[in-house]
Formats: sequence, structure tokens, C-alpha cells
Amino acid sequence: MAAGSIRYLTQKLAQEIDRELMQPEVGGFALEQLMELAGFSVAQVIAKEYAAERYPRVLVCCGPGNNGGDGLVCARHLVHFGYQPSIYYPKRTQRQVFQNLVKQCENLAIPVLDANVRTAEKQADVIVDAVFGFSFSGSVREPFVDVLRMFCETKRPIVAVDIPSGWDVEQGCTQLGADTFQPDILVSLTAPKLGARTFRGRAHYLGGRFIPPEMDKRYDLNIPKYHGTDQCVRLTADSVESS
Ligand SMILES: NC(=O)C1=CN([C@@H]2O[C@H](COP(=O)(O)OP(=O)(O)OC[C@H]3O[C@@H](n4cnc5c(N)ncnc54)[C@H](O)[C@@H]3O)[C@@H](O)[C@H]2O)[C@H](O)CC1
Ligand SMILES: [K+]
Repeated sequence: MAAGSIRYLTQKLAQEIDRELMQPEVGGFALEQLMELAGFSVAQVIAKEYAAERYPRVLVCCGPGNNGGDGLVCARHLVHFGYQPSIYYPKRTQRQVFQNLVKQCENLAIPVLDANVRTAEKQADVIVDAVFGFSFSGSVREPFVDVLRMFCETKRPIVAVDIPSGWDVEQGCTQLGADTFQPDILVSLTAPKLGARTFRGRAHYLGGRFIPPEMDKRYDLNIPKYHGTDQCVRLTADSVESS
């Protein structure tokens, strides 16, 4: 790793840092707080990259874990930023935290769909991939096969949350051609995962502005400076390790 460049995380290390952040004696965060900041940062990236006047309709595809929770938070903030999001959430998590996030979205009249992702895609200007994050492994199981196929076929720009869904978290985009996709934008959270080295889209951002300096130092993360009140920072050639 070059001096000053951000660290790319293995799957295990990403999960370890996540756990530590929520340990009362280390990070002291609640999951809701981390998801709020993660989802808020993704919404902020969308606002920077796709003007609401030109790209008002955002389809947020949510998976069954915390990556999906980031998507639900993102959709809520997008309403306040002047967008018209809709949510595709085919496998709802029964935990109260997630039920609360859905309720908050319904209170803002955001449609929460669990069928017809193809129809929803046709009515969208931008798509958010919040299906799988750093805990994904193996080959994709139902009901997510069709949504991932849609990601491969759509002409709409995709914003991937943390890691493009279906990519190996460490190997990244290992296939060529029609069975995989490259998002237009990637928003890595905390720090990029090793698989993000194969990202070839337009812009790579970092979000999730919650790492205390002590953890940054102890894990040698080299998190770049966030500017002002921004919740996201664009990773440039200077801050990204060359692959
Ligand atoms: N510290 C941080 O950076 C934070 C990141 N956040 C986000 O949380 C996700 C990781 O969340 P986690 O719940 O651990 O896992 P996933 O969302 O990746 O998904 C787990 C979910 O998916 C199912 N699953 C796994 N593999 C498959 C498969 N092959 N087919 C179908 N289903 C699969 C699994 O059973 C689970 O249900 C991270 O990436 C960030 O986006 C937090 O929001 C805040 C802290
Ligand atoms: K994702």
C-alpha cells in the first residue's frame, strides 16, 4: 500500500470494524446511527451527481441485510432533497429497526414494492443497488436473481452502495460480459473493499463519515479528509491505491 493511500479491506476486516463500531466499549454506536450516516452519504452522492430536475425518479433496490437498510435511509433523504424515489424490497427484514425504516418511508408516500422490478426499472432515471454489501457470498439466491439480472441489462445509471451486488467482495468483477455490471458510481462505506479495485465506472466515493481517529490509526485506514459538512468524499488517483 502506497503511503497516504486508503486501505482496501478484506471481507473479514470490514466485518470486524463494523462489529467494533457497535461494541459499547469501542465504537459505542447503534446500528441505526451507522445506517443513517451511511444512507445519508449515499443520498448526498446522488444529489452531487444527478440533478433532481433531470433525474427525479430513483429506484432504490434493497436487499435483506444492512446494505438494504442503507438503501431505505437513502430513499428517505432523497425525498427531502427533492427526488421521487421508489423502493423495491422483496425480502423484508422483520427486525424492528427495519420496520421503522419502512414506516418512515411510507410516511413520506414512498412506494415500497415487492414485485415487478422490470416495470419499476422502466420508470426510473437512476437505480440504487443496495441489495448486498460486505456479507455477500456464494451465488445469488432468489428472490434476487432477477434484480441482479436487471442491473446487468439496464441502460439507467446505477449507484452501488458499498460494493456492487453479486461481485465477490474481495475479487470484485471476475466475469466479463453480460453476466455482470459496472455501476456508474460506487459509494464505498468506511473504506473500500478489495473487490472495489475492479471498479471501472465514472466516480468512486467514500461515505460513512463515522470512523473515529483512533480506529483509523489502529487499522491504518488512511481515510481521506472529508470537506466541511460533506458526508462523502470523492476518491481520486492520489487517495486510491493503484491496482
Ligand atoms: N461499518 C460500515 O461500513 C457499515 C456498513 N453498513 C452496511 O452494512 C452492510 C453489511 O451488512 P450485512 O447485514 O452484514 O450484510 P449484507 O447487507 O451484505 O447482506 C447480508 C444478507 O444477504 C444475504 N445473502 C448473502 N449472500 C447471499 C446470496 N448469495 N444470495 C442471497 N442472499 C444472500 C444474507 O443471508 C443476509 O440476509 C455493508 O456492506 C454496508 O452497506 C451499515 O449500514 C453501517 C455500518
Ligand atoms: K450493493
